[in-house]
Amino acid sequence: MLRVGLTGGIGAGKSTVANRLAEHGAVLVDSDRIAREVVEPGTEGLARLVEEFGPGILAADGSLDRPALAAKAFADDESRRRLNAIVHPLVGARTGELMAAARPDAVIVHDIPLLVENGLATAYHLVVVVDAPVEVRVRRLVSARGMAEDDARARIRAQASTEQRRAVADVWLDNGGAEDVVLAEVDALWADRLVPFEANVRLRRPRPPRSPEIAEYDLTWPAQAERVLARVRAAAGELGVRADHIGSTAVPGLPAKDILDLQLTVSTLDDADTLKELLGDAGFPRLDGDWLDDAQDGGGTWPKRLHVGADPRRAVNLHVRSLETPAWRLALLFRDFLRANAAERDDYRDVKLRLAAAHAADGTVEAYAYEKQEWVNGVFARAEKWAAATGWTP
Ligand SMILES: CC(C)(COP(=O)(O)OP(=O)(O)OC[C@H]1O[C@@H](n2cnc3c(N)ncnc32)[C@H](O)[C@@H]1O)[C@@H](O)C(=O)NCCC(=O)NCCS
Ligand SMILES: Nc1ncnc2c1ncn2[C@@H]1O[C@H](COP(=O)(O)OP(=O)(O)OP(=O)(O)O)[C@@H](O)[C@H]1O
Repeated sequence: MLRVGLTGGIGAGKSTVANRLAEHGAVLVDSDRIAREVVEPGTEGLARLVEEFGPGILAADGSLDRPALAAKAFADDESRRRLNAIVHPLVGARTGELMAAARPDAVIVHDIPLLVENGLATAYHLVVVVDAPVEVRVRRLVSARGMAEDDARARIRAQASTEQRRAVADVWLDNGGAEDVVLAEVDALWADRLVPFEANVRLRRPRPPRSPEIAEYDLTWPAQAERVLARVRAAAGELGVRADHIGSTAVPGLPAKDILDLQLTVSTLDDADTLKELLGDAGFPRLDGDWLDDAQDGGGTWPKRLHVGADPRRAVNLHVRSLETPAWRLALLFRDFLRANAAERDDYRDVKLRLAAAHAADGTVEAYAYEKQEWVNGVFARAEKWAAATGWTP
């Protein structure tokens, strides 16, 4: 099962995108619809709204007078908070029921306007944001939906900003143009990403290996890592001591393979094993088997707790390590040493590029990794000196 959170400001085109995904076979869970169901006549939700806002919010037939409540809710923040406090828990409970009832191989698309406002990004394997410029949205709402312009603008003011949505977006769909354009992107998203992602999560299959090509440093890597880390922290719960972005993509200015290395810190390796299934469910299946231990002289082996992202479009290696082990500490030290010492970073860059070119012919990742490790071992001594001199702590 894959959980996709689909959000965007009012009128951006969520329903348009959601309907297309449903045509492909996604299971839709629609928050606006659920929000109507939980306040239908005879429900506890409607009774509580009347208690809170008075009988003036009821129409002559006893149903909720939506425009009357909207006028209160979007005119003042306090009224909206009181409304949300009643409706959102009811919507949340019903949403949970619907999700739990979906088939194990479902791609669930949750159309949820207030994903960002309610801080829910980490509940999904992937967050998709649909966006269009405010003026375009207002025009569509007024002309196609017959909404009053003041109402449209008041709701936009009551919602998250474009920047806040950008921070949680794994996929950004620009719906400022013709519908065909965004629908073509949705078709590709379904086929190339959501379908294989779902199968990878269900079958605990890591994403297929990618070529070890080195890419220029990407300024969006830290933000991408932060989004994935937030999911990892949420999945690990209390067993996670901390989670960090490590490896080459964590060093500004360093070219790297486009794979985010993340380190989840746990107190004990038993905790790491307890997390195996939780991380698998969250989209990070564990690779099984024994691995060479870089930190052991003579090359011992141990069951390395390495999880790999299941998203076919975002390569992630998630190392689960216990607190204060040599490998745990070195990962953080190496990153911070390279961040603080531009000359060392540039030296590392040269080594990487030279080795990549040398091995491009035979194309084996193993040989590349081995030779790079030689250099890395050499740099550790200098990093330790730096740590001692600066009082560095992980
Ligand atoms: C105020 C109400 C009665 C107005 O009903 P109306 O039929 O005019 O609008 P509808 O429910 O179809 O919502 C349309 C859009 O308004 C925006 N919106 C609705 N509620 C909110 C809110 N509390 N905060 C910000 N935006 C909101 C969303 O973009 C939504 O897609 C209704 O929106 C409501 O009960 N809102 C509270 C529940 C809620 O937060 N729903 C949103 C998703 S859970
Ligand atoms: N690319 C587009 N070009 C023109 N009109 C569009 C486009 N995308 C959506 N629309 C129209 O704009 C209106 C809003 O779109 P839609 O209902 O998909 O948005 P929404 O984000 O689901 O809105 P809400 O937040 O109210 O649920 C609809 O009338 C829709 O038909």
